[in-house]
Amino acid sequence: MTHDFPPVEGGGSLILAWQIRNKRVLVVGGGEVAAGRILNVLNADAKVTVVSPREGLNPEVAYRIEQKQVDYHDRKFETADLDNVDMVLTAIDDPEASTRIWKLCKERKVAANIADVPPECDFYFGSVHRDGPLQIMVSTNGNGPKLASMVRKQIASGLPPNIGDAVKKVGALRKKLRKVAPEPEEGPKRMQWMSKVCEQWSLQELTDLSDKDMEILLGFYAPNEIPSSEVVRMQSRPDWAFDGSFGWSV
Ligand SMILES: C[C@@]1(CC(=O)O)C2=NC(=C\c3[nH]c(c(CCC(=O)O)c3CC(=O)O)Cc3[nH]c(c(CC(=O)O)c3CCC(=O)O)/C=C3\N/C(=C\2)[C@@H](CCC(=O)O)[C@]3(C)CC(=O)O)/[C@H]1CCC(=O)O
Ligand SMILES: NC(=O)c1ccc[n+]([C@@H]2O[C@H](COP(=O)([O-])OP(=O)(O)OC[C@H]3O[C@@H](n4cnc5c(N)ncnc54)[C@H](O)[C@@H]3O)[C@@H](O)[C@H]2O)c1
Repeated sequence: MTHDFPPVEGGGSLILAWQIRNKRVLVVGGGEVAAGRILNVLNADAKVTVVSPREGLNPEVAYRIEQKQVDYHDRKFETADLDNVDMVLTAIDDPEASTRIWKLCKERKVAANIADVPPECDFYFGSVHRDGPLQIMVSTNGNGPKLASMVRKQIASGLPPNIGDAVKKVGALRKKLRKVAPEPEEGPKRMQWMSKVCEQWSLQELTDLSDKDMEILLGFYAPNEIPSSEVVRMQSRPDWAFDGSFGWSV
């Protein structure tokens, strides 16, 4: 039987957006690598505990402790540190301790990343570009971390400068749309209308959406129409200087 389903291409990672907000992450170690890990999980709103002797602390880690951005224990790792944690990240210069912590994590079924020991990682970090709600992660699956960083920079340099703001506005519009049309049976219409707005409006037009513009735009949801941004602005800002180029697109 012939078909054109995508072929399976094993050997990759499952790239997900882990919702670690308000969950507890244990970071063992306080060097440069730990500093990067800490920032990654703080950016995802996790609650972070750092365990590391004070004398080995990197200035950035010391700063986060001093600012109370993380909880801190001035000592080496102890088994009880694993109580009630959702994720463990180690970045220590002691391979034996690393492997011991990894084994304890596996006994307890806690997800862990052991820096420097890829086989002892439930997940790898990747090179991440961030612009507001937009995150782009590049992984080379352990082949070349430096290359991951270079690819990430190249991708970022080709992005429109306002893409993060456009994503933010679309997020706000989708939230309002769900209030206008909350019923589950509206799902297909809601999704189709939202997709068309994203396709037919430019990133700049999306970025420029005000709350009032969104209200007017949402008025076109019931009749299932996609007005041009000029039409919306004419209604929401009557004093707006119109350049004469408006039109309808449905
Ligand atoms: C992406 C990034 C994210 C982050 O760490 O946040 C990250 N490493 C970064 C940088 C980096 N790391 C290293 C160098 C030196 C140059 C080089 O080796 O290339 C540079 C370059 C630099 O510092 O610029 C050394 C290194 N890394 C690993 C080992 C162990 C090994 O390979 O055995 C060794 C020692 C090798 C040795 O001893 O020779 C292992 C891992 N590093 C990963 C992620 C995971 C795979 C990601 C992937 O394959 O895509 C994985 C498997 C596990 C993990 O760490 O989760 C971050 C870039 C952030 C950014 O700048 O955007
Ligand atoms: N992305 C990566 O995977 C990557 C990149 C570069 C380096 N590394 C490796 O990651 C590890 C950490 O790198 P670094 O530059 O941050 O090292 P570092 O030497 O600057 O820091 C190690 C830290 O671990 C602390 N520490 C040591 N034993 C401890 C224990 N038992 N409990 C708690 N804290 C302990 C030290 O006090 C220090 O703060 C090294 O093994 C390094 O080779 C990994």
